[in-house]
Amino acid sequence: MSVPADAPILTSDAMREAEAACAVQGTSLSELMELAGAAVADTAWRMAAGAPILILCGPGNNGGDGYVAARLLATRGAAVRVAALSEPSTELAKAARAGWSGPVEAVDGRLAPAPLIVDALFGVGLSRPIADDLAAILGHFADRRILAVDVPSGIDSDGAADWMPPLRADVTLALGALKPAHVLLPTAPACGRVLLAPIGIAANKAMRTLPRVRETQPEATAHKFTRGMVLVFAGPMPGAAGLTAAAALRAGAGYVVLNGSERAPFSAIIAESDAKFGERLDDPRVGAVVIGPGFPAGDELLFDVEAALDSGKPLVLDAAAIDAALPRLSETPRKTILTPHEGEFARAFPQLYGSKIDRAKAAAARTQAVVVYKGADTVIAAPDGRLVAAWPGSPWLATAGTGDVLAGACGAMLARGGDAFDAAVAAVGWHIAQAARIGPGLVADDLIRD
Ligand SMILES: NC(=O)C1=CN([C@@H]2O[C@H](COP(=O)(O)OP(=O)(O)OC[C@H]3O[C@@H](n4cnc5c(N)ncnc54)[C@H](OP(=O)(O)O)[C@@H]3O)[C@@H](O)[C@H]2O)[C@H](O)CC1
Ligand SMILES: [K+]
Repeated sequence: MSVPADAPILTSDAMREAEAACAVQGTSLSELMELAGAAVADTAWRMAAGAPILILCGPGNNGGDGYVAARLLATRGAAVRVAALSEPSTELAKAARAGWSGPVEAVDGRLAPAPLIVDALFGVGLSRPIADDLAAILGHFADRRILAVDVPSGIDSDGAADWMPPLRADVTLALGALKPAHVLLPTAPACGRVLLAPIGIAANKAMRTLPRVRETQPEATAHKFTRGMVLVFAGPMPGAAGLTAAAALRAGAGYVVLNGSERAPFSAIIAESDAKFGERLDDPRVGAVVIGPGFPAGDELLFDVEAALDSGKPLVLDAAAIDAALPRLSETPRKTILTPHEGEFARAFPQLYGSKIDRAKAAAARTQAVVVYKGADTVIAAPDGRLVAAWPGSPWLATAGTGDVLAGACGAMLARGGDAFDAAVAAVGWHIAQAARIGPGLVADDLIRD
């Protein structure tokens, strides 16, 4: 499972707008379909490696892409067959169907499979789950290599409904842009390896996949305070805040203070068990404050969160600190990153609906904070509508303490100055890259060790 880095993600509505803009600029929809069909044909050609191909075509333009690909594959000499659910229903698909001169079989229980199945039944136009009888027929092809055109047929491309496709794809060829379903659970794993065919659409990149992580070297003139000073507030479970502080240091902060704890995992961390948090907040060198790791849910840290908010410092709020800060967050916009996991998000924003992307964007707009909505399909949303989806992340991160590490990395990136959204994206990228480096058997402590 993989997706291209830094690739645009568009909802079905945004996709139609992008198509319309193309038409205005002189590229007709039939030209777009020809480009889409050619990209499908190329990918199928490579996947089939000379073996026979069966293309399943639906009634709409997803099916149209399938007919175009069939024509181009036949011209290249591929052994290609076409089967259709019904007659095409759009003008574009009718024209594409007319260009295919071979036979069209029916999609029914008698349809013989082929080593490679191209799924061009439904794309972004699917409006309801696939009927059970069609799902049963498609189920017979599940052991073949599957290339899905745009999305595996049967999924809601916007990722709001959790319909699963009868055929899981080995490869999904996204057309023009990725769609939310390619990067959100539960559908993302059913897309297999996602490739992107640009087909000439000028896709807005406000929503995109995680960019490649770039190693940034400190400036030649750097000293510890210019690299950013992070203040971590330790709760009743100081081990968690210790991980946070160590992660801040490992992710590049020049100086880290762990307030409220006697012990820190690295001797370079200043652990202050007796110093007052409020006084430390007044330290002008503090570039970011992390609060929340190691606090159970409850009111216990309300007073300290209030003090952190009053300080006007850039903040990373995790776990219980999110609930404590919520009523005041949008009052005075400041650089703030919230890092809720699924349960914490549901507790803080129970009224939001739609896909995980929709909900993260709404939470960011409501709080005027950057929201890192954690999970295997982490999404990072900014109040201004920017969004990065971090699928597929690393499954090794599904273990205790990794959230505390991420909060520390967010603190380090935020303390450098600059944009809070960019800081959160860099922190998530760092977290995933560390996990990829360690791999099997990862425990959270490994993320902060050399
Ligand atoms: N993005 C681009 O620039 C291009 C994309 N292209 C391809 O076009 C599809 C989207 O095509 P569209 O025609 O809008 O929709 P679909 O082909 O996905 O499907 C619509 C038809 O399917 C019927 N439908 C919907 N749900 C079901 C269902 N559960 N069971 C049966 N039939 C269903 C729907 O009928 P209605 O009854 O809902 O009216 C339509 O007949 C995109 O994904 C790309 O593959 C083009 O190549 C151009 C460039
Ligand atoms: K499809």
